[in-house]
Amino acid sequence: MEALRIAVTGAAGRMGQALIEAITATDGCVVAGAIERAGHEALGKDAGELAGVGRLDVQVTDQALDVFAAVDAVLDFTAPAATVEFADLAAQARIVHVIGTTGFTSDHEARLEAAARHATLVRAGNMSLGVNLLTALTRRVAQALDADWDIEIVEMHHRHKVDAPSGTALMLGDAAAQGRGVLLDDVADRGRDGQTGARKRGDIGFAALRGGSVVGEHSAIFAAEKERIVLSHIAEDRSIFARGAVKAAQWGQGKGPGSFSMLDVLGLSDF
Ligand SMILES: NC(=O)C1=CN([C@@H]2O[C@H](COP(=O)(O)OP(=O)(O)OC[C@H]3O[C@@H](n4cnc5c(N)ncnc54)[C@H](OP(=O)(O)O)[C@@H]3O)[C@@H](O)[C@H]2O)C=CC1
Ligand SMILES: O=C(O)C1=N[C@H](C(=O)O)C[C@H](O)C1
Repeated sequence: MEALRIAVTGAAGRMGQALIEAITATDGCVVAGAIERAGHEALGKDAGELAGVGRLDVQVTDQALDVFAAVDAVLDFTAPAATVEFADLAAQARIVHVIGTTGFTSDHEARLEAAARHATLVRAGNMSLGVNLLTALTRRVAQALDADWDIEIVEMHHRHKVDAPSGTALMLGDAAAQGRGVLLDDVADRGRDGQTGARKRGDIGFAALRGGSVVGEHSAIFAAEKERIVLSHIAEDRSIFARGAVKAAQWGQGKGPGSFSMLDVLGLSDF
């Protein structure tokens, strides 16, 4: 059987390098393209050498469409404005576009939905098995408890992260809202400062901490009178996200156009 040809956007980034390493370590998958933006200092370098896995004879390029036309899937952990452009190109090339990027606005979301008419999009704010299981658990716990239990989502990440709350925190908040049968947009409290007044019953609160080199830590806290349930996940290494992304690329082959999540990939949709 022919190897699955996978391209990586943002190849020089923290996740880009982890993705190149994960593809190289997966039987039946090869790195077939590496993309960075025009003018980037990594252009022309070997993608394998950049990621520390040895020479792969794949040069980093800014010619995304040429690369997309020659691969089966693209793994994209970049920035929202870049990802919506890549989704349009993935739609033209009719390939699998695995999106780990976070921080989308509703306009971005609409563009991604449009691209999913022709590309196979697999999107998740967190591609690790552990967090996706935690999401399913959070929904079930929220379903079992009433609004006497206040829900707070707390996350911590490294000092370079540019969006807040994290994509994972929003996944957990959305799962909790689903469990309660409400819309997250109607109950989210995303920033407290100053004279906030007492907590509103039924709100789902978010708090984002930033510092050092923390890969990613998330807790969904259910707090009632005299007791608390804390569901937590700690990411120790970016390889957990990268492995999930490679799995999504494999899963997406032959699925046809549409918008899918890691819960679909991991078979957790009905959990
Ligand atoms: N879903 C998940 O499981 C995970 C998601 N993430 C998300 O992935 C994203 C990236 O995170 P991280 O790797 O830490 O960030 P980095 O900043 O380390 O990497 C992002 C890379 O994308 C590049 N890039 C930006 N715009 C473009 C463009 N137009 N064309 C090509 N490349 C581009 C950046 O280049 P430049 O340096 O020039 O800007 C950089 O190399 C974030 O949104 C983060 O939240 C992260 C981990 C897990
Ligand atoms: O930017 C990161 O680093 C991460 N981003 C994702 C998020 O926004 O939740 C996933 C992970 O927590 C790391």
